[in-house]
Amino acid sequence: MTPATPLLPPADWRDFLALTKPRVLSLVVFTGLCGMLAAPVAIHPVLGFTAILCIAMGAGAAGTLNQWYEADLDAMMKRTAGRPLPAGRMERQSALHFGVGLGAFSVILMGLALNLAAAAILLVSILFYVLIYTVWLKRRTPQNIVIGGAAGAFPPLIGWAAATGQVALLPLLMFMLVFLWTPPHFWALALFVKTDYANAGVPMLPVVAGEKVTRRQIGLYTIPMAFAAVLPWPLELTGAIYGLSSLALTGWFALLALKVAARTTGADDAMLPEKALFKYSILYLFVIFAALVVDRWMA
Ligand code: HEM
Ligand SMILES: CC(C)=CCC/C(C)=C/CC/C(C)=C/COP(=O)(O)OP(=O)(O)O
Repeated sequence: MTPATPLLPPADWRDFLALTKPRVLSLVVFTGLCGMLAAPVAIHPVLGFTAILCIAMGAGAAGTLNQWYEADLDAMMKRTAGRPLPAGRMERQSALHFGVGLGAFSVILMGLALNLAAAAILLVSILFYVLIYTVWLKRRTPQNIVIGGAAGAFPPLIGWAAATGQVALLPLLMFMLVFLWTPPHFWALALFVKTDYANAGVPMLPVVAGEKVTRRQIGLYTIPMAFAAVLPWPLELTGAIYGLSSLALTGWFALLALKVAARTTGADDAMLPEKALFKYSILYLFVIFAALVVDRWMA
């Protein structure tokens, strides 16, 4: 008979917070907030706050269920081995209950306090990240983040839908921007943490197809991403504040991406341009979404 595994003491609140991936969540929630503020309808502040809370809880639940499912993978990578589950600071059951409870609560609250459209898109994004990306694609194909990345692109649509009850062309372009931004964002990072993914057997593009292909793909995805970013101005969905900001911000993104795409590296390369592109990708999304809101509010 195998001895029963001793139960761990109750986890600290900080471990529950870590399950929600709070740093990634900050940008996910910000894009949701901007989607809501860019909508042509003024939402009551209490309802607006509730909607943002629901997006945060839904995304946190998705991050939690992702970590519940892939604790084995996380244990194999330096970057993730210290998370609450692989580090053995929490029972798997606690993470599962927390994730399912928080996710269900976020969708129900969104449906009751806001509207069904916003609740439905929130539910789709949670299921997309957990089932399509984490369970189905991540361990199977190097296209995992291209398709699965759609999950992280939904928040602007959710924010807009929370305010208006509908979707429209502008939030769809915001969705496309985040969707097409995700591959360069992630592959820039994957180039410099390649060995981590290789050790864990995750088929990320640089591991499976090599550096050269990954660099080319970063360059290729940047082209439609740039179109999605600047299109709202010529379509007269925004004014010049957003138009000029998006041109400048996206121009800089394209330059960094081009630099990464054109490079070949040796064994002891410090990967500085790749690190710069990854860091800038995060700043880029924060600032371009902020510019969109400023533009719509000044109009
Ligand atoms: C499938 C798509 C994506 C993948 C695979 C991915 C992967 C990663 C990874 C591995 C990191 C490294 C650091 C960490 O673990 O915190 C990271 C950082 C980050 N990602 Fe992504 N990401 C994706 C999509 C997104 C989306 C949609 C957003 C927000 C809109 C986002 C926002 C961020 C932010 C803000 C950071 C920096 C976190 C920090 O400072 O530690 N990511 N991403
Ligand atoms: C509104 C809503 C429900 C959004 C949820 C989508 C969400 C949290 C998107 C962010 C994507 C993300 C953190 C990918 C990390 O990939 P990974 O899980 O492979 O990273 P890891 O190796 O750090 O675990």
